[in-house]
Amino acid sequence: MLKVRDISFRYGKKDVLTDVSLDLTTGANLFLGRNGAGKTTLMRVLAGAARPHSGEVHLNGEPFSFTLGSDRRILRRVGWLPQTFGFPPRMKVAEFVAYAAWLKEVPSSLVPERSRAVLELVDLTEKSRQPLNSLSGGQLRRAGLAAALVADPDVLILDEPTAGLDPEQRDAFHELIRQVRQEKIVVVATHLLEDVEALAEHIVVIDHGTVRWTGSPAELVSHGGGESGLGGLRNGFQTMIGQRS
Ligand SMILES: Nc1ncnc2c1ncn2[C@@H]1O[C@H](COP(=O)(O)OP(=O)(O)OP(=O)(O)O)[C@@H](O)[C@H]1O
Repeated sequence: MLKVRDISFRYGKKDVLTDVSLDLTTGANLFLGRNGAGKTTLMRVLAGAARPHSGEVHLNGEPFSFTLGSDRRILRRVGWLPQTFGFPPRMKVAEFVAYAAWLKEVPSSLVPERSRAVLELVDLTEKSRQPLNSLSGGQLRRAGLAAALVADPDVLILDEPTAGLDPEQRDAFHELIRQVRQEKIVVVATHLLEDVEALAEHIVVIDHGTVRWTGSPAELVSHGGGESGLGGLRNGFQTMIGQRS
């Protein structure tokens, strides 16, 4: 269980997250919100990349430490695929994944097998000796997913993982996420209702830096005024952010 308690965060004087509290469990947890709602900022907090001004996060009872130089072992249990990530362009796919394993302090004897397994999972085995800058956008995203998974994290954080992908690549990504959500706390930020329909087990509606609503897809649809499917999800979401009565 990932427990988030009273997290607040601001950039300068601008409040971006205000008293966010959540319990996230095994399965796919979708953060749904408009542009600028605060999804990425909350994910950066959960990945240990941004230090909140107040509040706490616990994974299975152990508190996160956000202070650099302190014991951040617990954060190795978190894998993160940001919206965009930097990489040395000539680095080969397998080297990139092995480097991520090294950063997460995976014992070196386990790195070849773990790297092989995650590259197989994301279907990049044949590209493992290719430089990263030779990959398509979807392949690069899959390499990032392999890097996020190589230390076998308990929590997997994916920030808009399907943005910019064509429908076929999006379907492939959904399938991958469906595989890993069975045993991990998977957190996916999106504003695409297609992602919600394909993946969501738990939905967290975020607006103006606060949690507006949490529940299942069926519950969100039930707030959608009778429509089913994507239309029901859209109407339910609009109700939750006050755009529809
Ligand atoms: N580095 C920064 N400095 C100042 N303000 C920022 C910074 N990063 C984000 N913000 C602001 O914080 C707010 C929340 O941004 P955030 O990226 O967390 O939202 P989001 O829900 O992920 O949006 P999107 O769907 O567009 O990615 C926005 O108003 C944004 O302009």
